[in-house]
Amino acid sequence: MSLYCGIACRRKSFWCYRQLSTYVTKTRYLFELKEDDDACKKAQQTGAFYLFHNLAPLLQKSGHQYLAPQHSLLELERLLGKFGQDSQRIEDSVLIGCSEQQEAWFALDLGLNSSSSINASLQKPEVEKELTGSFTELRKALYQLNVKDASLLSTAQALLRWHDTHQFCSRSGQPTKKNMAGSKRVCSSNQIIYYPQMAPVVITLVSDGTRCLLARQSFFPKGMYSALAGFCDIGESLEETVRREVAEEVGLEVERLHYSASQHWPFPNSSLMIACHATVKPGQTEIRLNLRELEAAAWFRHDEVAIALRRNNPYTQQQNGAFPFCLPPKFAIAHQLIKEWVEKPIRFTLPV
Ligand SMILES: NC(=O)C1=CN([C@@H]2O[C@H](COP(=O)(O)OP(=O)(O)OC[C@H]3O[C@@H](n4cnc5c(N)ncnc54)[C@H](OP(=O)(O)O)[C@@H]3O)[C@@H](O)[C@H]2O)C=CC1
Ligand SMILES: [Mg+2]
Repeated sequence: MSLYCGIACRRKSFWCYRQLSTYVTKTRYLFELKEDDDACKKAQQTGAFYLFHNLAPLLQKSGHQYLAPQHSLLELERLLGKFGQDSQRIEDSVLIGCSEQQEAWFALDLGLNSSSSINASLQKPEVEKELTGSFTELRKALYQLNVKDASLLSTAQALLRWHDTHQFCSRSGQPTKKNMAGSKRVCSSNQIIYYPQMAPVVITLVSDGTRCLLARQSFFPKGMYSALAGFCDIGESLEETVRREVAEEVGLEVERLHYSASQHWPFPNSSLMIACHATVKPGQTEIRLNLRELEAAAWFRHDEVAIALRRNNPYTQQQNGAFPFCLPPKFAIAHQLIKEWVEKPIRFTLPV
């Protein structure tokens, strides 16, 4: 990492990158690509593209892992040409990041209807054959990707989905047009700007001092339990959402809470998961389950949770037909929250 000089000078519309840290340089470069359509188009020339089909990323299997292949602009133009498509479609791509060497990364969906090109979407099997990969549901593939690809593809899917569902202005009903990077859409008739949105969700690991409370919804893999999660209602603070969700779902009142970490989560739309630890009042631990929200909830001892964290093959049926108690996969913030509880005592700071 180079020295940070503290002088962020602007030359014309460009930042002077000399002597800034790699991170700052990268961040300023991405900022410029979002602001300047010409710079973004230029970045596509040397950039790398991740391909999707109806929001499923193109992946290649390598042993037990999935790899997300990148394609150059030239390869993409060749592919589109081969399937009788014009390269105008590339304007649907969205900027999702860049390397430390400032190679910009884009995502493009070949299956969704294009807003830039009149051509029909590309047929999945033909494209898969041509690219020697398969368009795989992200939810299924997420845990067999490395952390960098999982995070990049989650961002890409969320952004592609947002553009697909925000093609018209909710005020005028007229089409909206994306900027080159895909960081916003503008209504052609009234210039209203729409920015991609995330819904805030709190995820709380409730503890009574020695045990933690985990719950499951009916659609979870069999045997899997997780921390309590819930969308923030409009007007609520984080603390109010934690208090309401725990009361709604398991009928308990939390006493103190401690912020842990956050994570972007692309399913089912796009959420900002805000993870917290909380405690209940001593002696007030009787669960009153809300069956409209949860299938089951229970208190788990420290040693039970520690064993489940170490389990190598979760979600697999045992010989007696039962599914072992297991926890969300490593990439999910719920897993990190539970791991944190197992590994170190939590400092509780904020009264709710
Ligand atoms: N990354 C992680 O580790 C984890 C992530 N999660 C994520 O957290 C999210 C919330 O958890 P969940 O327990 O389901 O939430 P809630 O307990 O809030 O219940 C979900 C219900 O709330 C309603 N709802 C209210 N606001 C919204 C909104 N903005 N978007 C969608 N539905 C809303 C919906 O009801 P209706 O359908 O009746 O309208 C929905 O079915 C989920 O999307 C889940 O994927 C959960 C656990 C772990
Ligand atoms: Mg919930």
